[in-house]
Order: sequence, then C-alpha cells, then structure tokens
Amino acid sequence: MAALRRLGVKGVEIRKPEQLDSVASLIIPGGESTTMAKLAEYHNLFPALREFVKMGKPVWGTCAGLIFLANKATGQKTGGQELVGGLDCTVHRNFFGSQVQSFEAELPVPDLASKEGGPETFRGVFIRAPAILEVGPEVQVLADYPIPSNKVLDSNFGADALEEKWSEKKVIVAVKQGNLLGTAFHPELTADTRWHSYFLKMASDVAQGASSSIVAVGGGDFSLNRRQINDLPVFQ
Ligand SMILES: NC(=O)CC[C@H](N)C(=O)O
Repeated sequence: MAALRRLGVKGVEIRKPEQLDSVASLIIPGGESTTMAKLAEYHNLFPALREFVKMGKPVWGTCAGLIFLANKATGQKTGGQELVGGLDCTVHRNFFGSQVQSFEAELPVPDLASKEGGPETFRGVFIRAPAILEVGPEVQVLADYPIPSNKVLDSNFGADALEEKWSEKKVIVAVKQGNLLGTAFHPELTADTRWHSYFLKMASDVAQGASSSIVAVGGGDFSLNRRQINDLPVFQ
C-alpha cells in the first residue's frame, strides 16, 4: 500500500471474496504462504481468486504471493497447501533457506530497465524467499539469480531435478505470463518503484474502462477497525 502511495495510487485491502468484483487488478503480497492459505481458505477466497486470474485480470504475486500463483509448489509443510495457480511454474517455497538466511542482491533486470528506464539492476530483498525452479513455455523470465555456492543441494530440492535442470546454476526470481507477474523478492521494501510502475502499466493496459483500483490481499492484521496507515521502512 505504501509503495503504491508513493506512485500516487490508492490501494484497497481485500478481505472478502465479493470485494474482488469491484477491483480491476490485484497484488498478493509476501508473508507466509501456509498461513495465508489457511486464512484464504477460512475466508473462502480461493474460488474468487482463481476466477479473478482466469478472467485475465492482472495479478502480481510477491514472495508468498508468488507461491500462491504458482501451479506447483515444492518444499511445503506436510499435507501441502492450497494454491491459486495460473502461473505455469514450479516454486520451491523456502529455496534460499530460513529467515536468518535472508539477503539482498543486485539483480540484472534488462526487461524492466528497458521498459521503465533507470539502472540495469534492481536491489532484490529476499526474505526467506522462494525461487522458481521450472517454467512453462508461455512464461517470460524477467530476472534470475545464481544459486549460492554454499547451497547444499539436499533432498528438499527434489534430487531428480538437480544436475541436469540446474546445470546453469541459476534459479528464476521474476517472471511474467500474460496477466500474471511474479517476483520472489520484495520490491516494496526498496525506494525503487519500477516493478510497481511496471505492474500498474500491465493493469492499465487491461483495465480499460474498468475500475483502476489496485488491491492487496493477505498478510497483516485482519481486524478492520484497527488498520494503520503507517508507511513501511524503505531501504534506499
Ligand atoms: N517473504 C515471504 O513472503 C516468504 C514466503 C515464505 N517462504 C512462504 O512459504 O510463504
């Protein structure tokens, strides 16, 4: 919400399925995807979210939101978790390790830079971040990242996938497929608003005539009357 405000756009928080009828595009933010899936299930959001994606409305998932959008997730808790799906990729939920292994890195972002201008790299803030292991033919890769050299390719990764598929020693961290955008990192925690403005352009391309609201779902405090509008700290 704070990042959108910096671009002069007012977002609306979505708590109930029927609220999705009144918005033209959606951001599913980061957080913790198992918890978010439980809450989304409790609030009966999954059918409406799937319908929203199927209608071709722009949806951007960051981090846990990316996991939500993926057709397949690995590294899930026992019993798995429900996904919205639509994005033809396999995501590893905690690819880069636990919370303490969170990190920041400069990512080459040629497509973003050519559309939005600015530097050729983007500072990726990876917080217990997922990574995309495989993508389908319709998916455009917007950023990738070398697999950390200390990364032990253990059983969590699905041993069969290793040598061959990962011979390039890179994982994918940003993708676009039609109306869907996915980032494994948190662009809203930097002062660089290019991913947000990139998504807003996707949204305005599709939204013609519809409401131009951008909305956020999941994460945060679900009590409506205690909502705060403080901006998050932003890393320069
Ligand atoms: N920053 C994040 O959104 C972390 C996502 C987390 N790995 C999950 O499973 O949901």
